[in-house]
Amino acid sequence: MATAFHNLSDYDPTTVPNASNMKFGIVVSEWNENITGGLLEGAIETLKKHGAKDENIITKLVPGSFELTFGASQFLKNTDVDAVIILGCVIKGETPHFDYVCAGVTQGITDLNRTSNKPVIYGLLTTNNMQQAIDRSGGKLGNKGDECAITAIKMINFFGV
Ligand SMILES: Nc1c(NC[C@H](O)[C@H](O)[C@H](O)CO)[nH]c(=O)[nH]c1=O
Ligand SMILES: CC(=O)[C@@H](O)COP(=O)(O)O
Repeated sequence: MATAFHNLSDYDPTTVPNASNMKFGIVVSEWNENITGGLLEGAIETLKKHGAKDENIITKLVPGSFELTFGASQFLKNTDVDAVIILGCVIKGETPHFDYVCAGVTQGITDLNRTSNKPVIYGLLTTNNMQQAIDRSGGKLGNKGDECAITAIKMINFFGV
């Protein structure tokens, strides 16, 4: 279902478990920080809304979305987080570079989910233009960061990781 028909921040809060005993790693890209900052704010606010403690939300920056896989991998190898959320925004330019960055991150995060026993949540915006990114990072179509926070909480609860 397209985001236009399902706001990214719409969910039934009664279906979301308490996150007070959960620990989260968030990797966020500096590229398009006007967008990724909004994604991060939404994710943290939503995690805390459902009980997550400040000290249990660890955030790390990476320069660009292509580095998100490495950041997530480091969380998985070196920390005791229960889930990792990656947040980035790739906006199409004049060359095929967009396709390669998006495909690389998607494959990298998919591989981590396949090989790790902790979920890595896919918070990558891949948009045609800046307005589409604005709309999905706290704008009229909601906030992808909110969606990722809820997904992380549910995955930890569903699989008891
Ligand atoms: N054009 C965008 C990039 N490009 C940078 C890459 O992600 C990467 O950091 C670089 O290729 C060095 O490895 N990154 C974004 O996050 N968003 C873009 O729109
Ligand atoms: C996703 C990108 O790297 C892209 O924004 C770069 O822009 P361009 O393809 O015009 O070099």
